[in-house]
Amino acid sequence: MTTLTTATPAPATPATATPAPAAAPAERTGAHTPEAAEMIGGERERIDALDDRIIGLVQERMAVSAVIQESRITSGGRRVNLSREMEILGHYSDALGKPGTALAMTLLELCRGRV
Ligand SMILES: O=C(O)C(=O)C[C@]1(C(=O)O)C=C[C@@H](O)C=C1
Repeated sequence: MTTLTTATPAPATPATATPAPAAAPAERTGAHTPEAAEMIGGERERIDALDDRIIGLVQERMAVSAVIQESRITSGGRRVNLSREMEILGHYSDALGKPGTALAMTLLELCRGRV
């Protein structure tokens, strides 16, 4: 007679596992001196804080854009308004060049979806 046994999966992380040691600052930053590593670490904190604010602003933009789109659709119009999008693309490209256009297109996609 064949006996079926159910294998017990091994725990993903054994309780006795020692956590990997944190990478040294120079390794984390790519810097070749402790001074540069310290400076980079501090500036990265500023970048993380800026990114949090940028993400918050993008979310706020999405909410405002949704209100405009809903109002236009409820009034019988279309979700998309191409002439306004051209203004926005021009604004970003004047300020930031070609990557600014790409950024504006990404923002518009986040705000009104893909067209
Ligand atoms: O300004 C509008 O009319 C909007 O609907 C907002 C917005 C935008 O997110 O900037 C979104 C969709 C339109 O195609 C144009 C612009």
